[in-house]
Amino acid sequence: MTIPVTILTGFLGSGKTTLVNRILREPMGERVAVIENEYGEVGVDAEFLARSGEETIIQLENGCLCCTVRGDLARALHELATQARDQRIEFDRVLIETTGLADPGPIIQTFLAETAIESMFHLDGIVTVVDAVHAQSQADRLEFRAQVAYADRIVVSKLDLPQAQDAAAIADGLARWNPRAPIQACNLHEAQMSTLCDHLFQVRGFAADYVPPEEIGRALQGQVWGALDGRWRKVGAHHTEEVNSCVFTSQEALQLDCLNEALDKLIARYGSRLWRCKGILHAEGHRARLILQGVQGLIQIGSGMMWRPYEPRRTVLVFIGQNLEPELIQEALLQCVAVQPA
Ligand SMILES: Nc1nc2c(ncn2[C@@H]2O[C@H](COP(=O)(O)OP(=O)(O)OP(=O)(O)O)[C@@H](O)[C@H]2O)c(=O)[nH]1
Repeated sequence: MTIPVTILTGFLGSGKTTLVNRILREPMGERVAVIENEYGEVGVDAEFLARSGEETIIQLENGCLCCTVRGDLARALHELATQARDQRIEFDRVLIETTGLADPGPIIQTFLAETAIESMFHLDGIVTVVDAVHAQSQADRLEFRAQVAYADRIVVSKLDLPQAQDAAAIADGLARWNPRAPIQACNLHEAQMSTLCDHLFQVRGFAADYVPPEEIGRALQGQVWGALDGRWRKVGAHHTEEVNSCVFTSQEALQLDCLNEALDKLIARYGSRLWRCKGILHAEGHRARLILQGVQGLIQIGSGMMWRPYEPRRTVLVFIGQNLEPELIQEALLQCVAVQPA
C-alpha cells in the first residue's frame, strides 16, 4: 500500500498555511506529515526533520519546489518513507505545501517520473487555494492560472470578508482555466474540517484505475460547457489567448495506436505548454474504459473499470494548457475515431 500525497498550491497569501494548520490541529483521523517549501525565507537544511507534538514537518531549503529543489522533494519523501519503515514516525498522508509562485507542473512530474517515489507514494490530488478577495486581480498572473488549471479540487478562501467577490462569480471565472475541479468556498478559519477534508482528500485525481466520469460529466453539463451535444467544446465565452482548455468527446470507439501517435504529435507540438490532460477512453477492442492521465510531456494510459451493460460508452478528454489550438487537437483526435463497419 502506498501513501497518498496531496500537493497544496495557491497564490501568495491565499490561505495555504492557514489550511495546513487547521488540518494539523484537526486531522480528522489521518496523521498528516507536511513538507513545507518556503521561498525566500531563511532556509532550513533539507535533511532537517522537525517534530512538534504529533506532527511531522520537513522544511525544504530555500528555493522554489518547482525549479530548484525538486531533487530535495524526492529526498524528503524518501526520508519520510525510511523513517516510517523504521517506525520512527507514523503518518497516513503527506501534504506538500508549495510556495505561492510555484508552477505545480514540474512538481507533479517529479512524482510521475521518479520510480523511487512511485513505489512508496501515490499522488492523491492537487488542491489549489484561491483568495476570494484577490482572485480577480491575481488572474492576470500566469502562475495563478497554472495553479487553477492543475487543480483536482479548489478551495476558495476568505469568503467571510466584506471585500470578497461573490462565490458563484469566482467559480464562473475559474472555470475558464479549469472546468473539471469541484470548488468549495469558505472561511478557512471557521470551515467545518470534516466537510473540508471530504472535499480535499481521497480525490484519486491521478488513480490509474478509476476516474469518476461524473466529475467530467458535471463539468460538461455545467453552465460553461453547455449540453453534451457535440464532440468538441472550447470554453467559448471565457476563452483567453493565453490559457485555454477544451474537451473532446466521442461516442464512437477510438483506435488506440492512432491515438498514441496523435498524442505524441501534440506533445511534440506543445511540450510543456500542454499542462494537463485527463479523461476516459472508449477504445476499440477494449471491454473496460481506459484512463488517460497526462502532465506536460508525460502521458499514461491505463486500464479502468469495465463498462457496465447499461452505460453508454464514450470518450471524454480534457486538455488544459497555454495557447492550445482546439481545432487542431480536435482534428487530430477525430482521425482516431474507428471506422464503423458498413
Ligand atoms: N478572514 C479570513 N482570513 C483568511 C482566510 N484564509 C486565510 N486568511 C488570512 O490570510 C492571510 C494569509 O494566509 P496564509 O495562510 O498565510 O496564506 P499562504 O497562502 O500560506 O501565504 P504564502 O505562504 O505567502 O503564499 C493570513 O492573515 C490568514 O489569517 C479566510 O478564509 N478568512
